[in-house]
Amino acid sequence: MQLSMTTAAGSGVPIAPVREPIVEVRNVSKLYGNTVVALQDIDLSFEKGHLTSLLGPSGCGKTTLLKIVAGLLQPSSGEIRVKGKPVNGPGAERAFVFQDFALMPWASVLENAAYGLKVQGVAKSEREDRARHYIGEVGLHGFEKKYPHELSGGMRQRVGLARALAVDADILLMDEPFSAVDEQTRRKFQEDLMHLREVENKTFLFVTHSIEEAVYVSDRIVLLSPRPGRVSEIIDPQISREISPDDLRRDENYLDTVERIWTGIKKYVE
Ligand SMILES: Nc1ncnc2c1ncn2[C@@H]1O[C@H](COP(=O)(O)OP(=O)(O)OP(=O)(O)O)[C@@H](O)[C@H]1O
Repeated sequence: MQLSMTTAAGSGVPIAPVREPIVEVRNVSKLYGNTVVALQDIDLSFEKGHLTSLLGPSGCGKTTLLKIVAGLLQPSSGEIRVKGKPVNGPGAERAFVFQDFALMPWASVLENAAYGLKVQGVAKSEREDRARHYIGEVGLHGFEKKYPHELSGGMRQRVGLARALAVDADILLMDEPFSAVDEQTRRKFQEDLMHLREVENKTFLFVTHSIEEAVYVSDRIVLLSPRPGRVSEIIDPQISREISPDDLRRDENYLDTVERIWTGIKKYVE
């Protein structure tokens, strides 16, 4: 069923309305010092259970926006609402998956995955049970006793994701989660992520540099313009999840969407 359409500010691009916003970014601007305007007047809503990608040229403020939503950075003006309530710092309903995985090298996979629960004061046996469950969900069953240095980059990333899932946050904030792994691992992880979104009903906000990746995994793509970062376009790719990765590369709709986004970004990088 087609939803009634609205238009993204200034872009003339039709977008579907957000039905149940779990995160709202209201009129957010961010200055670093007195001169660097990283973000200006950002208004966005993120729908529960959806995966939204933030895409745009280097330095447009993607990470800044993600960290503001996480509560790791304060906006200079504007506010963030989570489930309708204003937030000023980190909260249990949001988990940030760091680009460098932020694993403790001296701790096992199990201890790393259970770390967030330990911080929350969850008893050892319960936190280990929950961590084991999510280690299995991210495909690392059997690796519980290994240490980070014994794992590949992709596997370490999965431990970071298991940690975020274990604390049962509704909202997962991921900063370029696939940047440090090879193409094959990346593809597999993208598929796993989409599967997790289905079964766990989590909301994902996701920073990426890859247009193809954004089109493949996202319900919605927010395109930011270069500094000062503003929302330049919002795109809802209508890509069938049933399609195999090989067919996807030839799918007309997929190729048109990639091209359209590239056209939007090209003017900033030329
Ligand atoms: N702590 C800081 N102090 C001053 N300027 C900063 C700081 N952090 C980021 N910036 C600047 O703010 C702008 C936005 O940075 P941010 O890292 O959010 O962009 P990005 O889109 O995530 O970049 P990239 O794609 O390269 O990772 C950039 O111009 C950056 O140089």
